[in-house]
Amino acid sequence: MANTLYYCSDTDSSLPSELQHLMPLFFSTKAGSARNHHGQVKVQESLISKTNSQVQAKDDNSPVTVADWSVQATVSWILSETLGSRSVAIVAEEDVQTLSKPDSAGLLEAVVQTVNDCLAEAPRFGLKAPGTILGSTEVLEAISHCNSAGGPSGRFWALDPVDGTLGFVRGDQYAVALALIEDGEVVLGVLGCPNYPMRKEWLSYHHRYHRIISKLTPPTSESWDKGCVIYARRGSGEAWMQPLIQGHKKLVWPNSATPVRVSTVENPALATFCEPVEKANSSHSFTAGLAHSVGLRKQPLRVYSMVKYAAIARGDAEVFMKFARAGYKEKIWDHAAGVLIIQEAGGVVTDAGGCPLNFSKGMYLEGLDRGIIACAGVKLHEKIIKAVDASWNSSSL
Ligand SMILES: Nc1ncnc2c1ncn2[C@@H]1O[C@H](COP(=O)(O)OS(=O)(=O)O)[C@@H](OP(=O)(O)O)[C@H]1O
Ligand SMILES: [Mg+2]
Ligand SMILES: [Mg+2]
Ligand SMILES: [Mg+2]
Repeated sequence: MANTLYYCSDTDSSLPSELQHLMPLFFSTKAGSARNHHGQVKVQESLISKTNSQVQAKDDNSPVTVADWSVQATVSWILSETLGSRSVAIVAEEDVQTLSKPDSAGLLEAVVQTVNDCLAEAPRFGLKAPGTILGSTEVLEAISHCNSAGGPSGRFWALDPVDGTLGFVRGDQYAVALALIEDGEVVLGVLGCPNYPMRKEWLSYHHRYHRIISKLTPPTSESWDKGCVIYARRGSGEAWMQPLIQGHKKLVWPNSATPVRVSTVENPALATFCEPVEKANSSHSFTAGLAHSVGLRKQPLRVYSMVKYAAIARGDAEVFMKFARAGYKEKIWDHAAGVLIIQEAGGVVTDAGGCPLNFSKGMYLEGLDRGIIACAGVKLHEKIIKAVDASWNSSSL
């Protein structure tokens, strides 16, 4: 994650100056002493190689890991240190309930260790490391500081420390997502995608991704084979991508961020649509029907996490659709950063009724009409919105 805030150089006018100082944050979650591995990457590898004792189930049965809490603590600590804890409001996914239980001592210890390992790297990215090692109280405080309720006025951050936790524990795609929301509007979006492959064809290797990538690319490789940070500022009309910096390379300013742009493909027959991997998170049968009626001919690209938003912004896919089961309320941290990045990269994101997503109603996307549709261009978007209306009544959603 350490690599995510880094891409903004002094010459990058797309960010306010106070935020430029924060960019190294996303590049600085390198944990431990393992070379050539970022912190989350290291945690991901250790989770895959061990029994899953450090993967916990939440009340809704979704997974949470050392990485989710560690990233939340690290981002919260750095935002507070940099901007002042009293002026920083954060809405984030994780809480400290499980971690604070007496029988979670081992888990908490692992989180504290990971956070300290990450923060020790902060000076490499131009950020201040803690004067002394953080203890469990300070780490728990950093996590629980993320207690903003969001809402229509003022400024707050929306953080998903690990989006696609299921992908993360399966050695697959995941993202770290941070957005800044001002008076209900997303003004800054950052997506750290540590496993985003340099070659877009590899995006579809889900489940087998980890094995394939590690076979094809030796872990000591200093070249960019996977991982990027994508970011955008509202109104700039630009979105940027910075490859993750591998290994202990000296960091160079200005950085090597390059602009990304959505695909120009307008013909549905040539377009790729992506959707969640899990049927439980989005109806695959409804989107299959939609795809057929719109003329999308390619197999769906099923990818974990907000990497789907990154894929649209980079032009690696043209459509993203998510139709959760009735009654599920989408959370703002699952979408804010990705929506802004696609819009600034030239794309369109709305609910299935064609309305913009509303980030001003607290932690949920209240009033969302049926589902989310993100497209590279208006023509594809219009076709899909029309097709949703035509198919909806005959669906059982
Ligand atoms: N039932 C249900 N329906 C819809 N969405 C749900 C549901 N349960 C969880 N979530 C949220 O989905 C986030 C993961 O979305 P993905 O698009 O990555 O889904 S998938 O893992 O590819 O299937 C996931 O984000 P993370 O928890 O950060 O991984 C959840 O916030
Ligand atoms: Mg999420
Ligand atoms: Mg998450
Ligand atoms: Mg989760």
